[in-house]
Amino acid sequence: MRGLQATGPRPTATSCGCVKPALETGNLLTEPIGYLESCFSAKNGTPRQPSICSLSRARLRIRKSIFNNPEHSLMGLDQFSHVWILFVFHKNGHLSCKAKVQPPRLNGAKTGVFATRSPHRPNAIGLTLAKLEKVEGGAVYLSGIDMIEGTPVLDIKPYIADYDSPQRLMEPLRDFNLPGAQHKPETEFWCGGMTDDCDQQQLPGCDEPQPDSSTEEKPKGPEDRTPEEKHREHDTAEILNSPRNQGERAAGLGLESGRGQSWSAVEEAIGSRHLEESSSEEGTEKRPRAGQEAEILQGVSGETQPGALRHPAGAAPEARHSVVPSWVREAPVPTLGVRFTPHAEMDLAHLSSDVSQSVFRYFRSAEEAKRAIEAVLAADPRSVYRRKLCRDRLFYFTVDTAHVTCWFGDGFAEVLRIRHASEPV
Ligand SMILES: C[S@@+](CC[C@H](N)C(=O)[O-])C[C@H]1O[C@@H](n2cnc3c(N)ncnc32)[C@H](O)[C@@H]1O
Repeated sequence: MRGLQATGPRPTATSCGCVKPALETGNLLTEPIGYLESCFSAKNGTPRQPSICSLSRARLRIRKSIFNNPEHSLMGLDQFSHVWILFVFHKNGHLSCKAKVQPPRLNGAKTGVFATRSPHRPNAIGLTLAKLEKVEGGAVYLSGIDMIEGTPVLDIKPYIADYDSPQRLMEPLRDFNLPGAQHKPETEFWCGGMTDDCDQQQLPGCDEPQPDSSTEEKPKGPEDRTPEEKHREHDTAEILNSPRNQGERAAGLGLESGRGQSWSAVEEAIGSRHLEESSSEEGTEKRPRAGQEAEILQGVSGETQPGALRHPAGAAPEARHSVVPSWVREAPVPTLGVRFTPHAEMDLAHLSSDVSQSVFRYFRSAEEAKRAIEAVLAADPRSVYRRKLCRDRLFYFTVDTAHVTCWFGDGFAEVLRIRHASEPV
C-alpha cells in the first residue's frame, strides 16, 4: 500500500516530552479506502443499525489511490457472507461529544456514550456488520447497511463467528477452504457467519432455512461456490444446529461412520476445548447480572462452511450467552405498525411505472421499496426530540430514489406521499 507507508507515521510529542511514532501514541493518519454509495442520501430515516432494513443496499468501490489493483485487495472476500465495515461519521457536523448520551431506544434516558452505538463519540468511527451480496472487480456490494451516501470507509474485515460472536464455536473437520491445506486442529478456524446483536432483527437470509439436501455429497470448496450457495449453506446451518438435527448432522459429516466417532465423543472433545477457551475469557464473559440486564441465549443461527462443525449443545453456558442491557432488546420505544394511504400506494405504483426516468438504483421493484420503507418506519427513525416535541410534524426521508412523506400517530407510522427524489417537494 502506498501513501501512508511512503510518508511513514509522523512522530508525536507526548506529555513527558518524548517523541514517539504516531501509531504508538494512537494517532493514525487515515485515508478512506472508498466512499460508500448508499441508498440513504441523508441521516434522516437511515436505520440506526444494520439489518433493521435488510433491503438497504450500498456499493463500495476501493479507490485506486489506495491500491493500484483494487480487485487484488478483495480476493477471497467473497467466501464470507458478512463483513464488518469501519467508517467515519462524516456528517456529524461537529466534533464535540458528550460522556452521556440519550439513545433513541432509551427514549430520553441517559447512558454512557461507550455503552451505546451513538455516532457522537470521541472518535467519530462507526462499525457496521453488513451482508456481503457480492464482490465484483474492485467493488463490494452490501445490504443491511445503516450508513449514508458518501460515508468514508476506513476498512473492511470479514465477519468470523468464531472470533466475533462469543457464543459460537466451530471445530474444523476438513480444511478444504484453505488451498492445499490439511486439517489443522486447534489453530485454524474458518467459517463465515452471521449474527445481529444490535436490534434483535434477523439478518436477511436467516428466515427461510433450507433443508439439508445432501450430506453424502462432497462439499464444494469456497472457490466453487456462488454467493447464493454460500448463503444457502448458512440457512442450512441453522437447521443443522438445532439439537434435533445434531445427530443427523454428525452422521452427515461422517462422524459416526466415516470417522468412527460418535456425536458425543466429538461433543466432548469440542466441549473440553470450549471450556478451556471460555475459562480464559472469564473476566469478560462473567459479569454481574443486575436486575435490568437481559441474559440472552442467542439463536443458533450462524453460517457454517461445509465440513466445519459448530458446537451447539455442550458448550459452557458462559460461552453460549452474551449479555446486553434489557433496553437493547426491550426498548421502551415500541415497534410501530406501518401503513400506506391509498395515495401513497398510488404514488409508488406511479413511480415504479415511470419509464421516462430510471426508477430505482438499489431496489429491484416497487415491492422491495415498500418493504424497505416499512422496515425503516417500523423501527421509529425519529429522534427523541422529534418524538416528544414535534409529534404532529411531517417526517421526510429519502431511500433510493423515493422521497417519503409520513406522519406518526400512537403506535403507527403512516406514509402519505412517495415522490421521485428529483421532484420538487
Ligand atoms: C446509530 S449509528 C450506528 C452505526 C454503526 N452501526 C455503529 O454501531 O457504529 C447509525 C446512524 O448514524 C447516522 N449515520 C450514518 N452514516 C453517517 C455518516 N456518514 N455521518 C454521520 N452520521 C451517519 C444515521 O443517522 C444512522 O441512523
